[in-house]
Amino acid sequence: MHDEPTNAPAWAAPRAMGPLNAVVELPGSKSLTARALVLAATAAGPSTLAGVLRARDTDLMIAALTTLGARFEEDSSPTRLRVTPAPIPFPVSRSARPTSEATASAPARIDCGLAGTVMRFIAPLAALADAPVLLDGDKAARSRPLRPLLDTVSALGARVDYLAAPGFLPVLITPGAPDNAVVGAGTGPRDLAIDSTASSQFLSALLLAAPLLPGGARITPTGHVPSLPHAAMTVASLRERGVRVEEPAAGIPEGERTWAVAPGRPAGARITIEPDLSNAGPFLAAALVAGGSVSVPHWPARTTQAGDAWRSLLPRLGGTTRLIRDSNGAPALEAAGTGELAGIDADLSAVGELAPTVAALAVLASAQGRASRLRGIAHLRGHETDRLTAIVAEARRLGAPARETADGIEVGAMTAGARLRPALLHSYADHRMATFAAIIGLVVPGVRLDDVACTSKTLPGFIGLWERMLAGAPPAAPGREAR
Ligand SMILES: O=C(O)C1=C[C@@H](OP(=O)(O)O)[C@@H](O)[C@H](O)C1
Ligand SMILES: C=C(OP(=O)(O)O)C(=O)O
Repeated sequence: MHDEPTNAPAWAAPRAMGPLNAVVELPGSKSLTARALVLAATAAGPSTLAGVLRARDTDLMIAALTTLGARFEEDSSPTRLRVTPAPIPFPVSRSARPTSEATASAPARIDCGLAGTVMRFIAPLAALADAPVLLDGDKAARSRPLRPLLDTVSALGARVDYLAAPGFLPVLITPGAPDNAVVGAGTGPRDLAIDSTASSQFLSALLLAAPLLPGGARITPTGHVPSLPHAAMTVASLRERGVRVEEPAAGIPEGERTWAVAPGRPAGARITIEPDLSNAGPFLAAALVAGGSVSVPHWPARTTQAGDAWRSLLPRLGGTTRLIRDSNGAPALEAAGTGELAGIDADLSAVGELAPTVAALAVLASAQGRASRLRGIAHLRGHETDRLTAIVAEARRLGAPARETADGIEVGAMTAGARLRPALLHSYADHRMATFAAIIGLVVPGVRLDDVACTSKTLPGFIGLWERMLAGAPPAAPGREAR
């Protein structure tokens, strides 16, 4: 269940040999796929999902939901799935049960890997199972925050036993007795208060489970919710499947905002998942760093994805962006640049998962004499790794004057004539720290990365896509079928 560091040789990040002119077609959004899988698995009827991301995080989600009793079948391609929902209570006593007598009382086990979406979205669902569920994950997953969510899971009537450190994986969730259980309890909506300051995924997890509670739920985060577009994405995904959700009215202060979800299983649906706009970031950023242009087809006209913010962020970093029609007539986002970068002062609270890519551009801007400040991202300390510490450590390894602040990082301007130096960078098992290194390696000679394989968390085809972008070859279409 625990990934150990690989012994694979370091990856030499390829240099850009000149301005780029590339079209990069990306597979489906991790976040939209996670929601689509959960909602299909808990729906009232079957669903068909197209454009599904097949990566470590989403395959772990499929495995987790299979343990809960849903069925996933590939339909002509790995990215098209037919989903048969699970009965509720989730029949984990029948699925994934041990066969030997010695382990006959062992709980069903769910491997969360390093996926925040799996550990958070599955935890409240485990309270709706017919038997105990043990959640565990990678070593690094064992320090990702979970406690506020699991306190709410116990408030729902389940028993929560921490098997190592309190508040962290591994954890055993034992659903309440039928007369006290989530499934059979009360008729009115459950009032659930939760401290969501560490992750928006706590709120999203409760929103996804809420329609399965007999009276629905009213969920009130007690503080700031970072990555708010991700909560909006969850609400939009629920509504798309007929679930009634009331969002807090504009102007209500943080801590008093309530999301109300009506009871009733989501409808089965045919869904096509948008490409992953967060993963588009490093490719679009490459155009700013190497010069030239990179475009990402199938950019949605309207979306709840945090990555849509590239349209406004990249111009602040020295590039340009525009929505175009590509040669196939598909809408695309094109980013262009000259290699000249601007420093940025930005509050990235709403789009924290974009921060490592912004930070890579900030490090390169530092070598051009420009300083940057990224704010509002204290919650990145609980991501795949402590990203603030990781970014600062790797920036300094390259020779850039970076430091952590209470809620972000600052990268000072390097003195005129100073250059970033060759370095073996560390990924910390974090896919976005791996792409941080790849971006910098486009123009800094001798950048190597200890573990590029961790990009498989959300983009297993990363190396091929990156190399094809640099070669200017026509795009491969990993996981995007005709739409
Ligand atoms: O719900 C989601 O799909 C996500 C929410 C965000 O988490 P945080 O709120 O923990 O930043 C984001 O950073 C993560 O990559 C995906
Ligand atoms: C924070 C991230 O992932 P997770 O869904 O594991 O929280 C991320 O992908 O940047």
